[in-house]
Amino acid sequence: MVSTDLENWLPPPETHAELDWAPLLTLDLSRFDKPGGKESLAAELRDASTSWGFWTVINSGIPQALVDRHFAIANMFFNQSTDEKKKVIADYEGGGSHFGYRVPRVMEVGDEHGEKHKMLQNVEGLNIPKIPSLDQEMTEPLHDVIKKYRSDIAEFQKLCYEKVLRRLLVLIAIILELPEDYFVERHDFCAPSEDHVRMLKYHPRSEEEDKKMKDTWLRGHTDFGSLTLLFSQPVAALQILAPSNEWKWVKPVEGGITCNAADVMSLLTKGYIKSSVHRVVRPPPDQAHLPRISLIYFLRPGNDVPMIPAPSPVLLRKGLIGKEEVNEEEIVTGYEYVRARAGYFNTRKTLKVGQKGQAEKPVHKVKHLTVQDYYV
Ligand SMILES: O=C(O)CCC(=O)C(=O)O
Ligand SMILES: [Fe+2]
Repeated sequence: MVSTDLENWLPPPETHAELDWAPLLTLDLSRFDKPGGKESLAAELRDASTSWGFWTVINSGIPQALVDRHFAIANMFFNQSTDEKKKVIADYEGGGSHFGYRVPRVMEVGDEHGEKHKMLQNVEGLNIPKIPSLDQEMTEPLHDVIKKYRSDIAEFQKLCYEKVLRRLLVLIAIILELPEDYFVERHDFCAPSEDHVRMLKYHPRSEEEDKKMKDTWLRGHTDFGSLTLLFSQPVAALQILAPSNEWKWVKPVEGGITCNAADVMSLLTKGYIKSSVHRVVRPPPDQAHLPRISLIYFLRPGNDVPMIPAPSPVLLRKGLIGKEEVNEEEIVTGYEYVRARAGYFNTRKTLKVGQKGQAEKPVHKVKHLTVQDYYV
């Protein structure tokens, strides 16, 4: 059921700037169900997922009108008063829910002269939990406007899973010579997990302000879950740290989805599938005055899924896994891992942006697992 009283969201024009674009693979998912389609797509995805960790998907089968509605819902949500938005807040400090409004926080940057600049982030966010069934009572509180569009959001989430994520999980299993449903079973759409849709709105800043913050809108990081879908929109600002250690821009692809592998997928494959560092920076001059809305689906492992590497013949041949015994008491679950990682990342009082080429890599522990945070 599609609700109709939503103001249209008009995407701004694309940039004319010639930027150093990342040469990302384009994966045509309309081939998935054709004879030999999965196998040939998996062969294409192997290099992209193990070197860049980023690729683009086209022809997913998710209706563009439904995607556009979600940009419109995001726009409508962020246009509300701060009081309204703060009615449901993502709680990273306490043990509460990570879903709700993400209030901008203070960022701190040191310049070349050792001077520190503090500034409020120019991004606000909303995390909307997975809605696997409309019949089911939700345990998580929702903002009124989100409740209103709940059926659209549920339909969108299900399509993100069915049309894109489930297929990517099959392709990654094929790459690893595992049974095709190996990762699908560990990411059951109907089972409890920390999956969510995230909407972000970045507000343009003056050139001077941006300069103080080294043009950083969102510091370099890896995502915490398994796979991330970033629905393409025209304002260029997302950058990936390339295998060559250089920042490359992600080119918007009309109707496309930029996908990336995240930390859990890397953990389950002992680093074979790459969770790449990415960041958001001030857009090129012809777009720097525009607000930027992001629409993202974060796929996370089922809450009870053990965070242990997959018994893949590929990983075995590469010497990435051996025949090590697993100590049951030491096993970290998907929920424990993702919660610890997200909590740690989101409760920093300040977000430091390091000098060029100098990344800080703090490490923390979840039971026996060493978890690498990353910021640059
Ligand atoms: O806004 C974007 O394009 C990327 C946001 C992002 O990387 C994140 O929320 O993890
Ligand atoms: Fe991210």
